[in-house]
Amino acid sequence: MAEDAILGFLEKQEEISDSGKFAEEHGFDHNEIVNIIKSLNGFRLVDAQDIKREKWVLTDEGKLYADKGSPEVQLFLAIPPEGISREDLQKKVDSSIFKIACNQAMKNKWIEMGKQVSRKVQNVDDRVKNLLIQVQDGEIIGQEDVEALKKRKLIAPQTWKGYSLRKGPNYAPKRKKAATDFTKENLQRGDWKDWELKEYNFEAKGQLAEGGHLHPLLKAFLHVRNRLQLIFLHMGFEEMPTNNFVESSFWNFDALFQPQQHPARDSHDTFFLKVPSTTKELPENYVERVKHVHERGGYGSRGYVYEWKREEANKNLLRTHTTAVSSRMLYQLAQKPFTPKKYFSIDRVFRNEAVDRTHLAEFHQIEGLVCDKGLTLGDLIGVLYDFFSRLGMTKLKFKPAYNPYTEPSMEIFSYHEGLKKWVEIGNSGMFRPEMLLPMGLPEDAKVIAWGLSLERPTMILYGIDNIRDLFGHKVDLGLIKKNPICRIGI
Ligand SMILES: N[C@@H](Cc1ccccc1)C(=O)O
Repeated sequence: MAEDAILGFLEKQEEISDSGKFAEEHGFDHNEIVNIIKSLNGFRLVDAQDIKREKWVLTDEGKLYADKGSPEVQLFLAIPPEGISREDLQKKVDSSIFKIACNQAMKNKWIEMGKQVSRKVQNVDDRVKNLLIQVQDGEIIGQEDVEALKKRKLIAPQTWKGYSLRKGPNYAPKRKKAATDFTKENLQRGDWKDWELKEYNFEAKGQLAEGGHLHPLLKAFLHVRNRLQLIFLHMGFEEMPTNNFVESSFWNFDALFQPQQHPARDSHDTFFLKVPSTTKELPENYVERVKHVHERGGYGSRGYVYEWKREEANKNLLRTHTTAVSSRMLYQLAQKPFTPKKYFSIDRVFRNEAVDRTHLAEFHQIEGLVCDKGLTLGDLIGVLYDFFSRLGMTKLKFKPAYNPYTEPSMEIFSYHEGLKKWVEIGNSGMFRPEMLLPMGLPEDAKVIAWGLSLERPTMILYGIDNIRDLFGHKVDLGLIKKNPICRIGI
């Protein structure tokens, strides 16, 4: 073993003056010796000093001529004693060396060139080839020859690095392998007492962590979500608890004055649960008031005039909007003496929709609401301007829309400077008295609210045109690792 050979050598001799020669004499590979020396030096078993030597090595062209002969000799040998036409000679010699071969052979006065090429001497010596072989074998050649070969770019200098070695302060003829592991058995046996322990290397770089990358959408999601949370908090909103994906139809639809025959309540649009298929409890008095307002109205409303079914309200589903959480929160608020509130939420919702480039069956909704006495549509528009301008969207347009639970309702559009067009960014409205009054809120309490998806602005901001590239089972996992860090300018 090379390590034992080095330490053994130093036991008898004071110095190894050249690791290159040492390797050669003892039949070791020098690269291997270098690593051992570095380690021995690190543990101070030896004291190593750098040595450098300039040596000449063959270039690729030089290697070729060392093997096949110099171009000028190749050319010379191709000329028959009686001479040859230039054209025919050109056919016999490799075109890549023809020019240099002619130049060198002429310079050496070996040949004569006119239309006809002929030999001027009978024999030639391939000195160049011989010199190259000498260099290859590590022999020393004369300075003039070195210059000539260098000029022809057949050899190049190379710095050779090695070491000279002496005993170091921790020298021992044999290295004890420093222990890195410590087991219960070692402790019990006490064999560790004779051990040398490997020092802790605080400089060592840990292994590169593979995997565990954040998904681009998740990065965007976390980034946008954090920014939105901050915006809402700065505006004095409290976050609603949205940690229940499963909701009853009652809170998702009925409490929001959404009639039971509404198409959104069809299984084509909503995921209903098989197990547990129904909710266990609902506030009975309130349920009665909701049933009444659906069937016969009240509070100045005619209602929908149909037979409201409790079984329909009991059906469990995956919530289709976070407004389900808003309805729970407003109901709770109505059970206490009135206090104005500002609530928000950002979480996942589910819709049984055909999946396409811009739609998935699950996405995230951002929702904000303000509950106070005497609020008007003007307050809603004002809050929307305040909210969206904090996202960098200052140009807004509103279009009348319809929601079963809001009146008036407005779709929100923002002018996108990059796309140079108006894009729909959300939906909003004032919750209907048919929704708020059965809850028990005072008559003059009004609620303004708005909702938007998180995916839509994220896709626009990230320039993503197919949401399935980002979310769901078709995601390319490579994308997760390769995706550059990006920041959203909001
Ligand atoms: N719930 C609505 C958004 C909305 C929230 C609040 C008021 C009006 C509309 C939707 O899913 O699109």
